[in-house]
Amino acid sequence: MSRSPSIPDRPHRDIDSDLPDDERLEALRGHYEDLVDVNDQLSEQLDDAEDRRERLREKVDRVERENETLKSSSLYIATVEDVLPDEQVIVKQHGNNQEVLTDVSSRIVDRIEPGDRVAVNDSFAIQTVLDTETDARAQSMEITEKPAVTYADIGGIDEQVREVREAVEQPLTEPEIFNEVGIDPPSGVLLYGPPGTGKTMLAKAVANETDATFIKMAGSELVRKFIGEGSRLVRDLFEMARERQPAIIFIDEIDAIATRRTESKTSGDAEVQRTMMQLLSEMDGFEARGEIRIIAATNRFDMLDRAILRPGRFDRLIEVPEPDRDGREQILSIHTRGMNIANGVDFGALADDTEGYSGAEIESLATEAGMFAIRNERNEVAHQDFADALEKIEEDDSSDVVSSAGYFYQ
Ligand SMILES: Nc1ncnc2c1ncn2[C@@H]1O[C@H](COP(=O)(O)OP(=O)(O)OP(=O)(O)O)[C@@H](O)[C@H]1O
Repeated sequence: MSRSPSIPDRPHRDIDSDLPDDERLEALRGHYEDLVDVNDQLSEQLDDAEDRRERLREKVDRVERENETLKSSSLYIATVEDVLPDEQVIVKQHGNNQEVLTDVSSRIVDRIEPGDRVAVNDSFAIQTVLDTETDARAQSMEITEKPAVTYADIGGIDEQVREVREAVEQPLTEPEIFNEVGIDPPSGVLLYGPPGTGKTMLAKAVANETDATFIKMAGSELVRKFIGEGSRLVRDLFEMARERQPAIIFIDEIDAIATRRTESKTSGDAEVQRTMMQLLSEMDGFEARGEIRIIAATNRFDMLDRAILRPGRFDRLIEVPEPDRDGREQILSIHTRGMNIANGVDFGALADDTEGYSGAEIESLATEAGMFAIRNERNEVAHQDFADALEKIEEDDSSDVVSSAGYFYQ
């Protein structure tokens, strides 16, 4: 915080009236110069104070405007269609596609152009221009033409791989089988289980196998601040999939938008609810035998709203558990495939020692073992490196238990 400058002392001189005229004149001149000096200092301080006041006034104005925006109830998202003369614009509200002609303040009019996304209040007055950072569409989807993951990269969950292939891959590669038998394939597949067990890998591997575009969105991305934005993102997601089909839509952390309804009726909850309804209606609307498959994943199966599990929605549930001993051994060999492993590394023993480890944790174990080899200036990774890595991981995690305790997936 800047301190106020100190006020100069008032100049003071005792001038003896008995002094000869020329000396008195000299003394008065000196006093006059002191006064001019102090006067200059005071005017400078006054100028500074005025500047500061101006800046503070601007700040207060800004804060008041922001406060006003926050106080006015929820904001809606709209796109600017046209900017007209006389500070008027046409905006189209997301959600209902209503087009409105609205006045806009001069503060905002210079900052907008057609195509911009804006937040409007109940009376359609533009409150904020959403910058590209707020423009979630660009950043919230991860799109991969053909992910590099294959089924051979996934260990310990063969049964789950088989189920996913049947529920997602076959409808894409052999749709005629479903036509012949006369049944619809599952609409959506829900993978549930603790973190780091290969759910995302499974979805990517199907996309790889079927030459489908992989489009991932995290449920947390769909929980948006502005009304209409979450449902718009859901629409964008399906639109993107239609443009790029065949496509696999993967919604991670689906629990973020599909948690069981609570008693509270805040506008935030209502918005999450709307986003979920949009997802369900998109799912209801798409062709079950078409070229778009949808997979969702969660670590919190217990919290899910059962509405999303009804037939025609996520009607194939696949649990992806932590790997068992053989699974851990398989995952270890997968993640050490590219490593220079010394003779004598006992994967069986390591699998015994890693009870409760997820696939992701086994992957870190292999990397950590490699780090020990480098630290010891070897280019071969020995069993002792794995043992040291295990010890380090156990130490690091001693406060934060490695097992899935605390994750409720059933
Ligand atoms: N079964 C597995 N086989 C081989 N590697 C695995 C397996 N499970 C996890 N991994 C490794 O862990 C990483 C993370 O796995 P993935 O992202 O698929 O987990 P997830 O189940 O989707 O986790 P989350 O629930 O946290 O999103 C993978 O990139 C892979 O290297």
